[in-house]
Amino acid sequence: MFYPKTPFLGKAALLESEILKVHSAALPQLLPWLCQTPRTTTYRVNTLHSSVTEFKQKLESILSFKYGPAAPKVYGLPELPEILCIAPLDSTTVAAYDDTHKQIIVDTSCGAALLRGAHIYAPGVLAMETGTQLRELVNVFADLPGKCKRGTTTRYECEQKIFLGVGEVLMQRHQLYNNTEQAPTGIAVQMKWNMSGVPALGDLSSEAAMLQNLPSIVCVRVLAPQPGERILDMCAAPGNKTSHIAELMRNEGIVIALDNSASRLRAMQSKLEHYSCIVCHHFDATKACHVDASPESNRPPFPPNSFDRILLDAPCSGLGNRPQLCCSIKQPKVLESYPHIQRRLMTQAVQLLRPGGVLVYSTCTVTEAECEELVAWTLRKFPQLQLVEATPKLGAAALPLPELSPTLCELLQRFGPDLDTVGFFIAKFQKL
Ligand SMILES: C[S@@+](CC[C@H](N)C(=O)[O-])C[C@H]1O[C@@H](n2cnc3c(N)ncnc32)[C@H](O)[C@@H]1O
Repeated sequence: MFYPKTPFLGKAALLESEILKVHSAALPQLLPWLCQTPRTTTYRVNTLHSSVTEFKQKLESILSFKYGPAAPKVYGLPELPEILCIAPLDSTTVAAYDDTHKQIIVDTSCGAALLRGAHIYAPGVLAMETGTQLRELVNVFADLPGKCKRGTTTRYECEQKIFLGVGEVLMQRHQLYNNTEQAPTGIAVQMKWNMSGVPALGDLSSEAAMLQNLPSIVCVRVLAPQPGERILDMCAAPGNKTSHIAELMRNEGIVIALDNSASRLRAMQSKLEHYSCIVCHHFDATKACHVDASPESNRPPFPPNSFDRILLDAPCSGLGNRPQLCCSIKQPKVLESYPHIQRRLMTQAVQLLRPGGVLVYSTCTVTEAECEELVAWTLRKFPQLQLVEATPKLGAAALPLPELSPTLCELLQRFGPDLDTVGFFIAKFQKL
C-alpha cells in the first residue's frame, strides 16, 4: 500500500536540501518521520476548572465504551502534572484492508487529522461512490496529488492515494453534494479505526481539558510563569499556550496576548474570555516596543524592560506538524522567509524583557535555520542574553552547529525522530 516518505511531492530535492544544511546525513531518518503520525494522544487538563483524576475517568469511560477490553491505557507524566496521554490501540484492533468496501476520498489535511483520531466532517468528503448506503463501512483514502474532483461518483483510481482506515457512513451523497441552500455540516463518516492506531475519538476538548501536543505543553512549563507576573505572549493565536500560561499563574497577574491576524485573534478572544488575567490585542509584534510608550498601559506598544517573561512562539514553516502527507510549501524561498520574521520578533522580545527576565523561543518546525541557527544568531547579536536550561526536558538535545557547541545544545530541546510527538523546538534565554 502506498505511503509517502517525504512531505514534499514533486520538487522534493530542492526543499529537502533546505531543512538540514549542516546535518544533512540525518535527513533520510527525518523525512519519513515527518510523514508518520504521532501515536500518543495528549490532553492538557485545565486545573483551574477540573481535576486530572476527573478527566482521566471521563477518558477511560469513553474508551471502554468504544473499545471494551481492548481500550488503550490513559496515563499521566510526572514532569507535566496537567497532562493525560492516551496510548495507541494495539495492532489487533486495526482490521485488515477489505477491498469489497466502497471508498471515500478526503484531501491530505483532512487525512492527517483523521490519522490523529478525528472523524470526517461533511466538507471534508471529496468523493463518495454512488450507491453508498447509510451505516455502510467504507475504505477511506487521502488524495495525495490533489486531483480528485469534489463530488466524484465513481471509484477514484490513483497510484498515490493513501489508505487511512475504515469508517461508517453517517451522511449520504445527496446530503453532501445536492444541498444547494445550506452547506452540509456535522460528521459524515465516523471512523472505526485508522492506520496509525490512534483511537478515533474526535476532539474531546472542553473547558475541562484541551487536545494539545506534548511539546506545546512542555514549552509553557519551560517558560514557568508565576502568579502575579507580567507576561507577554507575542504570537498568541489560537491561544492554546496563552490559556496554559494563565492556568499556571492561577489567573493572577497579567498576560498580554498579541497576534497580527484579526480573524485568529477574534476566535482566540472568545475562547479566552473567562480568564480575567488575559488581555488580547490585534497587533503586529514586530512593532511591540517603543521607547515613548506608557509603562502603565496594557495596550501595545510597550516601553523597553516591560515584562517578567516573554513567550515567542514564532510563525514558522510548521514542518513538525506530523503527519505531513503533502506539505503546502512548494518553494524553497518560502522556507527561507521565516528566519527574517523570527529575527525581527526576537529583536523586539529582547528589548521588551526586563533584566533577569525569561524569554522562551519556540517553533513547531525542524529546519536548522528556524531552530539552532536562530539561537546562534540571537546569542551573537544580543550578548545580554544567555541560554539557560529548558526544563522539564522531554525533547532531545539540539543539533550542534559551528557556532553552537554540544554543551549549549544540551540546554535546548529538539523534538525529532525517535520521539512519538510532533516536531518542535524550544530555547530558553535569560536577560542579564
Ligand atoms: C505558531 S502560531 C502561534 C500558536 C499559539 N502560540 C498557540 O500555542 O496557540 C504563530 C502565530 O503568529 C502570528 N503572527 C505572525 N506574524 C505576527 C506578527 N508580526 N505579530 C503578531 N503575531 C504574528 C500568526 O497569526 C499565528 O497566529
